[in-house]
Amino acid sequence: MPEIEIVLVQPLYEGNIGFTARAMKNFGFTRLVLVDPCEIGDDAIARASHARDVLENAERMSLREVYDRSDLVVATTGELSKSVCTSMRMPYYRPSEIGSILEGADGRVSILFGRENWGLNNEEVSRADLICTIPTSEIYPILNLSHAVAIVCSELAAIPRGTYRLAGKIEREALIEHFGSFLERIEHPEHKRSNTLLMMRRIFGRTALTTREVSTLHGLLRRAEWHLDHRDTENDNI
Ligand SMILES: C[S@@+](CC[C@H](N)C(=O)[O-])C[C@H]1O[C@@H](n2cnc3c(N)ncnc32)[C@H](O)[C@@H]1O
Repeated sequence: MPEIEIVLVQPLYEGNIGFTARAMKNFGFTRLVLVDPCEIGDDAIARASHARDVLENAERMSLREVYDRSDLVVATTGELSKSVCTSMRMPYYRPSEIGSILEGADGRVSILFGRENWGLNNEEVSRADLICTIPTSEIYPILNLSHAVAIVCSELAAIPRGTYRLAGKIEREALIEHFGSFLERIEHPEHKRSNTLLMMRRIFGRTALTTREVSTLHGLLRRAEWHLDHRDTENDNI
């Protein structure tokens, strides 16, 4: 199973932080990360109940640090924010589908939950590799923060142990760079390159690439490059 951490982005109410810790522990998760949280006091401790340890061991860091150290970032968002996904042309997945994507993978996965008043902003969502939305009733689609955490944790609790190491951010970026130089090499229209690379970045994010797959793709690109070089040399000799 990948190392899954629950990240609360600027939570406003300590009670929700406590309930989140409790819900996490109910499903066997203990890594809680807090990004710029409200003050945490007795209310959070009371609501965490027997998950006080999760609360006390919570790490505090910036969202940037979360993105930097994670192999895969999942942003959660409610029904109202689906329009954001549509405008960014990013598909969204149910928690069970996220579970299937992560099946057999190993690595650090961060699941982001947004602020109680306005969730995650567009930039925070678009930087994530995957977007997760919990199917809810149209008459009131937005869940309480800790309830959303509980549902996601319940779906992810059962995924089998990982055997395939997820490619980390640095490895995926190196692959994107390789594709970038390849696009140049094959004279892919310059004005289309950044959009093509953005599309690839999103595909690579949502397929949860493994390190092995990354090295295979590098290998294929190198082979194609070799053939292009070879063809150029042959043409020079004609
Ligand atoms: C109270 S909600 C924020 C409400 C905000 N107006 C919005 O539309 O996202 C707090 C957080 O709970 C999570 N959440 C709430 N409902 C959700 C749903 N149906 N699917 C996925 N996450 C949900 C999201 O992380 C959200 O940022």
